Amino acid sequence: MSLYCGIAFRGKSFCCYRLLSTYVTKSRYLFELKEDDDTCRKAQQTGAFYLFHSLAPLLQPSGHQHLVPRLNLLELERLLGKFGQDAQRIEDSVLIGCSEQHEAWFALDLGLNSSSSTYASLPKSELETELKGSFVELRKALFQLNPVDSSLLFTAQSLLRWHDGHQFCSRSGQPTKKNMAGSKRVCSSNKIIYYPQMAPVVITLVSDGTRCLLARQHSFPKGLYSALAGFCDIGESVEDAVRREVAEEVGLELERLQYSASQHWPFPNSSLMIACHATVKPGQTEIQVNLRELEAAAWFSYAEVAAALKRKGTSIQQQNQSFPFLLPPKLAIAHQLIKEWVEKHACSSLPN
Ligand SMILES: NC(=O)C1=CN([C@@H]2O[C@H](COP(=O)(O)OP(=O)(O)OC[C@H]3O[C@@H](n4cnc5c(N)ncnc54)[C@H](O)[C@@H]3O)[C@@H](O)[C@H]2O)C=CC1
Ligand SMILES: [Mg+2]
Repeated sequence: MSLYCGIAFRGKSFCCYRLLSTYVTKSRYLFELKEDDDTCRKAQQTGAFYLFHSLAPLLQPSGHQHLVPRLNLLELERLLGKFGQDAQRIEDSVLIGCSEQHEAWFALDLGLNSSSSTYASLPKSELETELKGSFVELRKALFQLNPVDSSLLFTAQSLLRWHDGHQFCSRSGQPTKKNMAGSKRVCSSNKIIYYPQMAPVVITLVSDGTRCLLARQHSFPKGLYSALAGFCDIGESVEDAVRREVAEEVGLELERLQYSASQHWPFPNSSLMIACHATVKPGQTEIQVNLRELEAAAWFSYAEVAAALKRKGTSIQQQNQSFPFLLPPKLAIAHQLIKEWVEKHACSSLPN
């Protein structure tokens, strides 16, 4: 889909007509849906709805994968009707994206009670029977979701959680009301606007040139090692946060820092993960683990990390290596950082 649009260059009075790309028209349409309640309400007529129950998405198992079912408006109205609720409840849904053909996608949680809505939580097992699926904890479904579905469900869960936790104004104590898209909430008494937020988190793969540093927290699944991560403090730049976190957690000083990529991560609350590669100062590689934050940290060789990357599954039970360990799932940006490091190392060790 594309459209022609007049664009004024640098305030000059002439217009230049050009074809807008599909991506641009989609972005503008999403902006419109967030800004205009009527447009958003209209988009629900032809939209698709992803269902959640107490923040767990509805999934249907299919072999080793999970499928993510969607309902259209009519199907959703019928479902609500069966459980004695009217279509008004659909106004609790939040906009999570749209297709290139401008089919809007929404998420609705049928297990959460909303202060602004009189609707009670619907019974989980009866819903599951009716919908021929299960509401699965998102963390548990991580390994069975494709990247597109997981990204959409991450957004949906984060937005639903944010609305659930921001039903009252922190200044007046009065209820807040969401707009149709769910891109903001407004206090009914003082008109303060609240927008969904993400906490910035830095995640760093530290290398000494030949090895990389991986660590585990007490809360990690057995055998799992990952890159160092930490929340940015107020007032810090990304560079400051990376240097501080590495010093705090493993007692090392960094020499070089390079940004790699970023990712939205919904667990346990919405974070913006900012991923970097870093190297330590030469000869300064002695780790001093901060046991209040980490259970263990160690240097791992290229061969060890490359072997761990090839390992499949989520359990180390069957492994018989001298130091078996697991790496984060493919969807996690930590996995991407580790993979990049292995690939770079493999290239640099090739004979000329
Ligand atoms: N997607 C990925 O690849 C990965 C994501 N992560 C995520 O990164 C996040 C941060 O990593 P940690 O090592 O736990 O952080 P951390 O090293 O900053 O330690 C967590 C502690 O920081 C404090 N803290 C400061 N600001 C906070 C905030 N806004 N929210 C919660 N706690 C705050 C709390 O005392 C908390 O116990 C985790 O939530 C984790 O889920 C971690 C590793 C990999
Ligand atoms: Mg940490």
